[in-house]
Amino acid sequence: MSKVAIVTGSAGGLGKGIAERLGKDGFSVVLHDINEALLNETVTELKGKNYNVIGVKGDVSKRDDQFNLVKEAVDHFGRLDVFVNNAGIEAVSPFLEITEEQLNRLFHINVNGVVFGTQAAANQFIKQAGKGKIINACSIAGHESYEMLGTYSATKHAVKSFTHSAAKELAKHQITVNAYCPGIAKTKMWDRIDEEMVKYNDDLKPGEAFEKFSSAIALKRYQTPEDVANLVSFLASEDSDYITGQTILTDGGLVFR
Ligand SMILES: NC(=O)c1ccc[n+]([C@@H]2O[C@H](COP(=O)([O-])OP(=O)(O)OC[C@H]3O[C@@H](n4cnc5c(N)ncnc54)[C@H](O)[C@@H]3O)[C@@H](O)[C@H]2O)c1
Ligand SMILES: CC(=O)[C@H](C)O
Repeated sequence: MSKVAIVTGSAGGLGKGIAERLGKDGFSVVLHDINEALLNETVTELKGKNYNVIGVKGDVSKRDDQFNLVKEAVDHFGRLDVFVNNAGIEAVSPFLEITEEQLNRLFHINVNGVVFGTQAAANQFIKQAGKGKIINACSIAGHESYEMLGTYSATKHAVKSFTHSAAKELAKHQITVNAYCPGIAKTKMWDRIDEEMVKYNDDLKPGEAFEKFSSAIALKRYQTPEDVANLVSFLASEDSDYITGQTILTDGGLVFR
C-alpha cells in the first residue's frame, strides 16, 4: 500500500508543486483547497499524469473542515502518513493601517489553520498507533519581520512557535513536526503582494517590488515551486525521521540564521 499525504491549499502555487512532487515520490495525495473550480482542474491535471490523487474542498480555518479532510483521506486511501499545512494568505499594509479584520483573517487562516490541521492529523496518526509527519508552511517572514507585511510576518512567527511546541508534545507518539520557510517564489501570492506594494508607493512600478526583494537573493534567481517541493519531499521521507521541531529556510540565500 502506498503512503498517503494531504496537502492543503494545493490547487495552485507552492501547494500544487508539493502535491505533484509527493505524487512523483509514490504517495497517494489528497489535494485540498477553498477554490473548488481550480482544485477540480488541478486534480484532473494530476490524474492525467497518472498520479493517484483525489480532491477535497475545504477551508483550513474551520476546525470541522480539517477533521473532515482527514476522514475523507482515510475513507478513500485507508491511512494517513503526511499532512502538509501549506495553505496561507498574505496582507500588505503599513503598520498604522492594520485593521481588526486583517488581523482576524490572517490569523484565522495562517495560524488557526495550522493548529487545526495538526490536531486532525495527529489524532489520526495516534489512532494508527503513532508515527507520522506534519509539515508546516512557514516563511522567511517567520525568521525576519518585514515592513508592510507586519501581520503576515506575525502569523509566520506563530507558525514557527506552534511547530516547536507541537514537535515537543507529539514526539512521544513518534510524530515529527517541521516547517519549510520559502523565500521569494513567483506565485499568485507574490503577484498580489507586488500589486499592493505599488498602491502604497508612488515610486514603484508593477513588478518592481518583486524585483527589489528578489535582487537580494544570493543565488540570483527567484524561487520555483519545485525548489520548495524538494525540501518538503525530504521532510516527508524516512530520511528526515530524526529531525523534528525545525523551521528550515529554503530561500536561495536571503535570510541567514
Ligand atoms: N510565494 C512565496 O514567495 C512564499 C514565500 C514564503 C512562504 N509562502 C507560504 O507558502 C504557502 C503557499 O503560498 P503560495 O505562494 O503558493 O500562495 P498562493 O496564494 O499562490 O496559493 C495558496 C493556495 O491556498 C488556497 N487557500 C487560501 N485560503 C485557503 C483556505 N482558507 N483554505 C484552504 N485553501 C486556501 C488558495 O486558494 C490557493 O490555491 C503559504 O502558506 C505562504 O504563506 C509563500
Ligand atoms: C510571501 C513570503 O512569505 C515572503 C515574504 O516572500
